[in-house]
Amino acid sequence: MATRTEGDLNTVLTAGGVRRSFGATVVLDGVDLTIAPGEVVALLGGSGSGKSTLLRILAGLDPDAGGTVRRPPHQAVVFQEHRLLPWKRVIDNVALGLTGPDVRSRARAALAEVGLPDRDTAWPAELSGGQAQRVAVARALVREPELLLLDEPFGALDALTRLRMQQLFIRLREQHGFAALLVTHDVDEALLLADRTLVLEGGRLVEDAPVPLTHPRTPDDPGFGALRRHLLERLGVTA
Ligand SMILES: Nc1ncnc2c1ncn2[C@@H]1O[C@H](COP(=O)(O)OP(=O)(O)OP(=O)(O)O)[C@@H](O)[C@H]1O
Repeated sequence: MATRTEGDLNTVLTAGGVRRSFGATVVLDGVDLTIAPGEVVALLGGSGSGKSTLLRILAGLDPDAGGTVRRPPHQAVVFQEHRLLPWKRVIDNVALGLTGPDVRSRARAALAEVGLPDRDTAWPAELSGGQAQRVAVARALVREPELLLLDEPFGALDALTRLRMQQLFIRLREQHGFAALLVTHDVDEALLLADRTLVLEGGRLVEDAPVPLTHPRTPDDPGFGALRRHLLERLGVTA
C-alpha cells in the first residue's frame, strides 16, 4: 500500500481504491474516501461489513491492504477497549511515547479536559470503564491530532455513560476542531455527532450523506427521524 503523510488545505485524509481480502474473502473492494479538515464523518455498516478493517487501514495499521492513503502528520486512534497499559499510571499512559519538557503538564491538561483532573496518579485498574475510556480520549487529544480515528469508542459503555461521552466528544470537537472518522453501529450516535454519514456494504461505500442538522442535536429534532429512517433502510433494517 502506498501511504503518504503531508499537509493539504482541502482534505485531512484521502483514500483511494482501498482493497483488502482475507484469503478468498474480499472485505473491501475499492473504497474511495476524503475527509475535510474539522469534518466529523460516521462510518456505518452491518456486522462484518469491514468498518474496523477500513479504520485500521486508514490508521496505517494494515500494511497488506491495497490502494492509497494520504493521512495527516498528527492523527490518533481510539478503540472500543481503552488499551491502557496496566503497569503504567494514568498520566504515564496519556504521555506514552511523547517527548519534551512539558509532556507531563500537557498530559495533565488533557486529563482535565476529559473531566479527570485528579486521577493522574491512579492505576488503570482503579478506573471505571467510562473513566478508562476518558483516559484513552485524553491520550489521543494530547497528540493534538488533525484527525481522530474512533472505532466504536463508546460501544462498551452503559447508556448514560455513553451519552456523557458523546457530549464530551461534541465539546472537544468544538474546542479543538479536529476531524474524525467514527465507526459506529448506532444510527442515532452517527446522527448526533457527525457532519456526514457513510454506509459500507459489500466492500464498498453505498451511501455518503450529509447530516444537515444544527448542534445541539436531539433525536426529537425535526429531520432527525427522516434521516434515521433513511439510514436504517440503507442498512437493511426496515421499521
Ligand atoms: N485478521 C483477519 N483475518 C481474517 N479475517 C478477518 C480479519 N480481520 C477481519 N476479518 C474479516 O473481515 C470481515 C470484516 O471484519 P471487520 O471487523 O472489519 O467488520 P466490522 O464491520 O468492523 O464488524 P463489527 O461491526 O461486527 O465490528 C469479517 O468477515 C471478518 O471476519
